[in-house]
Amino acid sequence: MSMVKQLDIRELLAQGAVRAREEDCEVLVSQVIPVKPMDPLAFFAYGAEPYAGERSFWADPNRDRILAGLGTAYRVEAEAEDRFAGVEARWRDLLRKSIREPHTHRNGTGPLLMGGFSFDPLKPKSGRWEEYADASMVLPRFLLTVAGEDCWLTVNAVIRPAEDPVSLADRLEREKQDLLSGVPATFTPMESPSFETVEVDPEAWKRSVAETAREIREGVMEKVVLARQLRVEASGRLAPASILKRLQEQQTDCFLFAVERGASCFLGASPERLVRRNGKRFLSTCLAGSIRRGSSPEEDERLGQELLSDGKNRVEHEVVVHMIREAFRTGCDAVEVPEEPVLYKAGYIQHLYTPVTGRARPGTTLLSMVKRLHPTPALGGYPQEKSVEKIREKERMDRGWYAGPVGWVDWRGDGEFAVAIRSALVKGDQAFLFAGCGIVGDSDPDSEYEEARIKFRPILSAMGGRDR
Ligand SMILES: C=C(O[C@@H]1C=C(C(=O)O)C=C[C@H]1O)C(=O)O
Ligand SMILES: [Mg+2]
Repeated sequence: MSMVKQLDIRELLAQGAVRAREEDCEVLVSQVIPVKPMDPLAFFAYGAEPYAGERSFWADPNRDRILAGLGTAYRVEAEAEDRFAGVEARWRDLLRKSIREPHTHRNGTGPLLMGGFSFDPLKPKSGRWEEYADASMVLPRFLLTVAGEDCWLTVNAVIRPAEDPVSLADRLEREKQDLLSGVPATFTPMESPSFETVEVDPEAWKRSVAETAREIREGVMEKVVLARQLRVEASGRLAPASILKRLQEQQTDCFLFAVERGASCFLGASPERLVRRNGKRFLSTCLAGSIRRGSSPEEDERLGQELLSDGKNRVEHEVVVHMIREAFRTGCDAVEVPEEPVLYKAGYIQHLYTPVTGRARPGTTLLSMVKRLHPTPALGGYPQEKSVEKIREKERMDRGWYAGPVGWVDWRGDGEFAVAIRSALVKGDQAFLFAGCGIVGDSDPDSEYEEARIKFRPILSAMGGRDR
């Protein structure tokens, strides 16, 4: 890693080009500059045409850090089963030959990959998800990082041995100036088109819930999460930035994410963290067990208490805590888990919530923890392999990236992945929505159906749908 001070992108690219030629390799060049306050959604929306199909968005639940990526400086994809280690190895390899300016900078700035992973690489891929590889992470050409009042723009390029650094620098300068002067101060969402929802055979889904609950009572496994889908047919184009804007306003305690590939955009507002790494500290959250929100504070409180003391929901939750605790123990020391869950309240639904923390052992990386954890029994089931096989066999659809890990990892190895639930795959005037429920021995098909209906509400409402 070269130590360079106060150089502009031209000089950095010139250095990169020399090194690329000398060592006959690709060299990552990355520069972080402080910029005036910018609205990350305005930035994302502005990129709709110049960076069509190459946009990424991320916000954590506190909105402490918001990332918006445009364009692609480098893409890491993998289809195989060792996709987590594969991405990690290629990322580390690229970072080894890099020139960064400034050399040290704030978390969430500088070179970082944004993207995610499919739920199950062994499920045959349907056409709908063809633009989403089983692992696909992008180093954005331009990354806007917003942390409170502070804003930075990272410009990334990967220069190849034969590449001319001067014309690349000219292009990057031009694009950068265009973004800095062209992105409006705020983003105004487009009016949502009207739409119809189409459901695929609800009775068949309920039957598979009943059948699965019976198998669980017979001891075949402990828990399986079964998902169903809803198709949205709109009267006009569904605009990802406008949907994100409404999710941002309406789903205040959730992660926001968007991953655009080609003509599709996969986006959502997930309440569920898979894992976060900050230095040596790892954090995961167990989120499973659900009940609706009340229409008055009293009713809401009563429902919350009912959830906390409900046997079926406690079983659903405990299976998740057990698995995440064990996964943490294989990669971390000082693993801490509270004895009892608390309530996590989102817009339309409340869940049982237990945080799990630990300290990294040497060699435990963020993606190695993603690999250990995914899928947790909050999305898959328990035991892991058996439940994923059941899902493969019983769900008559391809989950694609639904319920997969989505997030970012930076040059230090810090980052965060959420579980891509409460999400939709948006394609022009169509969207595909997914929602799943943790099935245990006591599950009742009608109540699970109702629970999934509530889980569709945030994303439907952000699309401008009538409140269902
Ligand atoms: C699978 C989903 O949600 C998961 C299932 C839950 C449950 O069954 O109680 C609760 C939270 C999530 O872990 C989804 O929203 O699609
Ligand atoms: Mg449930």
